Amino acid sequence: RKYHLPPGPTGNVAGEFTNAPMYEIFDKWRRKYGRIFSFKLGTRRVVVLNNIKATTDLLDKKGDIYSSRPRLVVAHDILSGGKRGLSSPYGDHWRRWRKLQHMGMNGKIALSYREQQTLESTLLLHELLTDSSEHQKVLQRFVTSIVLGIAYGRRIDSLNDEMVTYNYNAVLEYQRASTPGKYIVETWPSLLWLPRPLQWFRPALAALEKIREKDTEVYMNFLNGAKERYEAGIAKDSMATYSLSKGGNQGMTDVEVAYALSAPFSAGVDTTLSTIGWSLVAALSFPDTATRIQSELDSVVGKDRLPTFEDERSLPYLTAFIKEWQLRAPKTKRWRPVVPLAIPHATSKDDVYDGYDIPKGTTVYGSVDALVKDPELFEDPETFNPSRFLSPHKPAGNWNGKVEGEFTMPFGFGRRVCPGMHVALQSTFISIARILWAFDLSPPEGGSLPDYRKAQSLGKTRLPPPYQICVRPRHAEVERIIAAESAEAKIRLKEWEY
Ligand code: HEM
Repeated sequence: RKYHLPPGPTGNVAGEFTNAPMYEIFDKWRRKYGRIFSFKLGTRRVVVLNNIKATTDLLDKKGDIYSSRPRLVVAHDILSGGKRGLSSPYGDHWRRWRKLQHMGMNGKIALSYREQQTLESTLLLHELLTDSSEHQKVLQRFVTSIVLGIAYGRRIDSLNDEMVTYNYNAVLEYQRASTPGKYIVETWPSLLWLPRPLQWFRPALAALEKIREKDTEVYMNFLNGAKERYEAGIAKDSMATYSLSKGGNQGMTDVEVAYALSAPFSAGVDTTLSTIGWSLVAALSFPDTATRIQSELDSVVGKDRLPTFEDERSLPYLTAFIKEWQLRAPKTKRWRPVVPLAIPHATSKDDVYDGYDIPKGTTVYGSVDALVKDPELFEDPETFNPSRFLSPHKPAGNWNGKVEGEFTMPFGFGRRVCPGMHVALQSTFISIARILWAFDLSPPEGGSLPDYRKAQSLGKTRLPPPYQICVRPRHAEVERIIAAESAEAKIRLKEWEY
């Protein structure tokens, strides 16, 4: 059948993606083809949505059609035995997995993680004060300890902990296995129907099957560790304890649950780390911005205590800045949503939109990068203007739709929207509020400001450019308060240690 597809580049475009990040190529095509374009990548059809209307019409309102994922033969089917929900097709397995993610991280449950986030952020200040040249590791430990707390009710003291090193390695293997063009069966999955002895590509896949066996064993150990604590009645609430409560496993097998508990780490570490990192880069580069936030903090919080979550409502500038920082860079005309193209969806049925065919099995990107520049959503999108978030965000232009929850687009779309959104925003708020309350930030002596053009890509995440940071306590009380509070935090955090 001949389809009438959205316009777009034709021919073999795969080569384009070897020289520049995908979001830059998409941006070039967006300027040429507009709000919706399509192209072919090998045997796959790809459609890219570039404005709020198209993403809402399709990814949100037609969630029954647009909530699957493109098939990942090697990383998902073979390396993960089909068990990672992030890349699961729309269907029963994903639904059960997603219920558990929601149960463990929804807006209400997220409030229960504030205690650990608060305590860990106190240690974060202490560690920064001790050695700010290690800020990258310090932030990474903070973010990692929180996602492991959410998944298993267990904190970590060091990045050398096996729970960290193993999970990082698993994420890397998954990313390697998803590298386009690396495995022939990715392009031609039907080769897997050949009798085994004829599958000349098998040895490479057998190595991945070995890794899968090891992953399963290690993830089961992590689940069993949480189970022992749960049965002894000493577990902190976490996704693991919810899964162990009556009916909490949603009918999944233990191995499926064990894989589900690995999702917060895989999806939550680099993304949150990068969001906090970008905020620090912005504070370093635009000290006047930081100063304005600091005066708000001083008038709301004062000087004798650290900011807490209870202050959030009284800190409209800070919260607006955090939102705007996720999207735009001041003065540089650069944009930086941390997951610029979200994670691609796929259609599970044929559809028609605005006269264009979108066949079943099409990969569909909602481009966060393009939405940030969408004049129907943001008035004057090129200007860094936190004030746009000071009152509930009203979309600009003639766009009459509703932007749910005011600000979710950096977290993706529809039924697949990031389930970790609430905990991620909490980690970002408490760390930035406390860092800016406690310290003036500057590059170290002789060091230079970060170069915005050097954003780095890691998988689907856009990391800030490398930066160095020097922290200076803002007043005489800072060191005393951090010392006293971190001594207490260390004791209270023992409840998460095992
Ligand atoms: C600022 C930090 C974060 C950003 C910007 C972010 C962004 C995203 C995006 C864009 C998606 C894809 C949504 C889609 O398919 O349309 C996603 C999915 C996901 N995120 Fe996040 N995320 C963040 C933090 C977290 C955290 C902290 C967790 C867990 C603790 C998490 C867990 C997940 C999971 C499990 C999915 C897969 C959902 C599914 O396929 O159904 N994320 N995230």
